[in-house]
Amino acid sequence: MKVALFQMDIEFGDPKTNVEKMDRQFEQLTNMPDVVVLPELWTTGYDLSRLDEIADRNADQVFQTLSQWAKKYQLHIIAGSVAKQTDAGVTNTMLVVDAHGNLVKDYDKVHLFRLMNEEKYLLSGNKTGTFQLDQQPLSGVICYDIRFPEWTRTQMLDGAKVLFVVAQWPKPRIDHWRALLMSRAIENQCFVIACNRVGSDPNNTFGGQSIIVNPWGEVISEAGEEETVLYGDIDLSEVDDIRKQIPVFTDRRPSLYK
Ligand SMILES: NC(=O)CCC(=O)C(=O)O
Repeated sequence: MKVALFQMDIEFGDPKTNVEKMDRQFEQLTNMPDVVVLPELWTTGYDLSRLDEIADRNADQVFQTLSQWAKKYQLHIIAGSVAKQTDAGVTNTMLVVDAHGNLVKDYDKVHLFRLMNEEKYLLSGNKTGTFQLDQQPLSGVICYDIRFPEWTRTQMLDGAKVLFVVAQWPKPRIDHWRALLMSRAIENQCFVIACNRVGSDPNNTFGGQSIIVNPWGEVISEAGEEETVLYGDIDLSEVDDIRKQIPVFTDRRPSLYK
């Protein structure tokens, strides 16, 4: 599975500009990947107080655009997340679109991040992030979700071999980002493919360092703090090999855990 992560800056509160920019990113792709990964809230940024104006109703418009890109470039898109306006309120929602342009998954961020006021403006989700692409069991979570190992483990117990992470993770805590992602890969013996943004908004500077980690905890590729496309090629059979070598899933003692 060849993957490409679009580590990019995001224009604060300006979906039109961000969609145009993303269009250029797709046009400039080389080495055509099977899967492209985008960052968290890439259409709006964290302009949460204006979500009533700028969140996409049912994410319909952005889905149509993603579907066209997926078909045009014949690739699957883990479409970061977008602010999705529903009758109940706004969710921070990951969309997964397959190469035929179909919506395969929508996952609403489960753990809202108070340091960035998410709980004041967003509704939290209550469904897991597991899905399939090309018959492969995969899963996705959003940013702060990676601080909850029990949540990623829940998805791995459903059989996922890859954890996709989409984020707007600030630079002052970038060491946590890297350590948490490495830990999620090692403890779950899965690939972790994590796309962060770069640049700044009025409240935060973001750290980049998008990363691809294998199920042994080795870094396959890693970005710096600049806009870039991070490429990687992963072999999912490595997951089965490592899970056989150290049978963590067989050796679990869930009756002892809280
Ligand atoms: N967008 C987010 O969820 C940020 C999470 C974060 O910064 C953290 O430290 O956790």
